[in-house]
Amino acid sequence: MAHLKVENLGLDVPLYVHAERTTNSWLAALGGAALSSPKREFVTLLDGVSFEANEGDRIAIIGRNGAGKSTLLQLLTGAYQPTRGSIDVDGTRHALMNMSLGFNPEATVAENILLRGAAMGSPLAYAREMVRPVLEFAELGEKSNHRLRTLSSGQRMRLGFAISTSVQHDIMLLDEWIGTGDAEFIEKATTRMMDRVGGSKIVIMATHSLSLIRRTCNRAILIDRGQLKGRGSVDRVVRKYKDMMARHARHGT
Ligand SMILES: Nc1ncnc2c1ncn2[C@@H]1O[C@H](COP(=O)(O)OP(=O)(O)OP(=O)(O)O)[C@@H](O)[C@H]1O
Repeated sequence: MAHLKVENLGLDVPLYVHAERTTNSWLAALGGAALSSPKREFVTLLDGVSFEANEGDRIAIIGRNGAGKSTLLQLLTGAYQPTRGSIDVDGTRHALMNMSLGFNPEATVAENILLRGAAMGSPLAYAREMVRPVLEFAELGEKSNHRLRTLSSGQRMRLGFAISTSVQHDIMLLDEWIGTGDAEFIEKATTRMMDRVGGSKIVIMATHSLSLIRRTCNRAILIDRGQLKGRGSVDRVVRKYKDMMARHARHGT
């Protein structure tokens, strides 16, 4: 049974802040930028977040820009270690975020598929089997032996998407992903993504698309300034989010 439980999760990170420069001369400003040393402070990006996901759950993480949604997903993937609290996971998890990161520009397209396959934990024989279907999905068959750096940014995104979605996992963690490639590819990518969502036991997604959330999710959590502000049914949490946005608009915050 896939299961995920997050208790009292918190993350503080060091932040290097430069003193405000008071000079009006660009030369002095440049000198200041080169010579002044930044001060280290700690900022709390997330605090006291608790929730649970059971098999079948599709949970949306909702919140304004900078609320802490991606930070929470990064903690859930294990990319960041929490400062406080705990994450208990049963099941294999896979993150679909930053899909075009982690390529080696000097290696060929096919070699990059093998490298990413290995990085995703696939045995070499399985990674080899990934090459052809990934090339086909990304429509990059004729570029197989070209160096990755010769691909356009859209082609790189298509490749990243095709690799990242080539394996089905129990728990899928999804950050805002729409916008991969051109219109035709987006349609194909959406179909594959929905397949992956359907095949996952638990899905947790951060997105600003309320229509996607309504179509896909059964529950939601609301994050603001790194704190949990609501959780429950999609309708209830979306209403809370809209009320919060209206309040912020009224008070100009
Ligand atoms: N490594 C870091 N060091 C310092 N601050 C960070 C770091 N990573 C993120 N932040 C800050 O933490 C806050 C939350 O960022 P996060 O990316 O989680 O927001 P988000 O809810 O996903 O926003 P968006 O909807 O804009 O994608 C932001 O204010 C961001 O500037």
